[in-house]
Amino acid sequence: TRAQMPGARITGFDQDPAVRARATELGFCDDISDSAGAAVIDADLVMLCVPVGAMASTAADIGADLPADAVISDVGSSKASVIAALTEVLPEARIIPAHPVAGTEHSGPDAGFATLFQDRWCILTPPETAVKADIEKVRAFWEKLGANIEIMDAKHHDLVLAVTSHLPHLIAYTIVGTASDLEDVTRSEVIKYSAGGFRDFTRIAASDPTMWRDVFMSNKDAVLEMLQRFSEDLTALQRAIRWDKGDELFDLFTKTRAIRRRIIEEGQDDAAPDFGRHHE
Ligand SMILES: NC(=O)c1ccc[n+]([C@@H]2O[C@H](COP(=O)([O-])OP(=O)(O)OC[C@H]3O[C@@H](n4cnc5c(N)ncnc54)[C@H](O)[C@@H]3O)[C@@H](O)[C@H]2O)c1
Ligand SMILES: O=C(O)C(=O)C[C@]1(C(=O)O)C=C[C@@H](O)C=C1
Repeated sequence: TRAQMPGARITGFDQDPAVRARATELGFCDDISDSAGAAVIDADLVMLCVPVGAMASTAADIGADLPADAVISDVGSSKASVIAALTEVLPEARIIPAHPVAGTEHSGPDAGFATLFQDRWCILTPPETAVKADIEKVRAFWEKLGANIEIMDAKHHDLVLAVTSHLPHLIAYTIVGTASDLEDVTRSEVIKYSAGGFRDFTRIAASDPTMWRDVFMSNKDAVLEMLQRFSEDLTALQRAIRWDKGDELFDLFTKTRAIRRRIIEEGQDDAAPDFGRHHE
């Protein structure tokens, strides 16, 4: 934020003193406050960057000090439950939720980098009552960081992200969990012979446990809906293997390869995993 918005005055707060100290060392903010309330006292724009399950308590912590004309936004990975929580705790606030669809399996102050949001989507899910000027304020913030903006209904966001982000994480957590449940001798072989495919899953499965617990708890309905469809498709694949229907597998794999090619062509290939790998 500092590089792209040199004129902005940035005040930060985190409940963890070690995070505050590291953010100070890295020069992220002009000031780091020692309470959430003090951090927002004369803010134009407040960004809540905590696990989605902590949005309500964080909003409560700033409620008394939030200026009436401040816009309050967040970066949570699910949106309907965050809107509900923020609206309940801060009924008078000008709430414009956002989700920058960019990140890595790393978290904490050292995981950030200046180009993280460059050419990535940032989805805004303003409530129906939102004022246009407030939406534009949040849009301008993310555009300065290089993001492309999409405006979406929160429920729709949650359904789309359930399949593009949340389910892939659940699958990665499962497969790495299954491998680690195998008996000891096999487990050491899993690590020793870990080939590309499994390795890619372990990157995703190394993501922050608190963040992802909260994502699944908060986006329960959409995730369960997508999981149901996924289980049916998996069962169909199981049948194809059992009954030697190689052509069915071939047809599906041909379709999925085309999807990957489209993602690359449209420039949505992920810079983030490379960032992760450099740091392995
Ligand atoms: N990491 C990603 O890839 C990614 C991408 C897009 C959005 N998000 C969302 O951004 C938010 C922050 O994720 P992050 O990756 O920056 O995590 P992070 O761990 O780097 O930062 C979260 C901070 O919240 C603080 N925190 C944790 N529990 C808290 C609580 N109960 N009350 C108050 N503060 C608490 C922690 O001290 C931590 O410093 C989450 O809502 C996540 O869903 C993450
Ligand atoms: O690439 C990764 O490591 C990510 O998990 C990033 C990712 C994603 O699923 O694409 C994770 C959660 C977010 O809310 C946004 C981005």
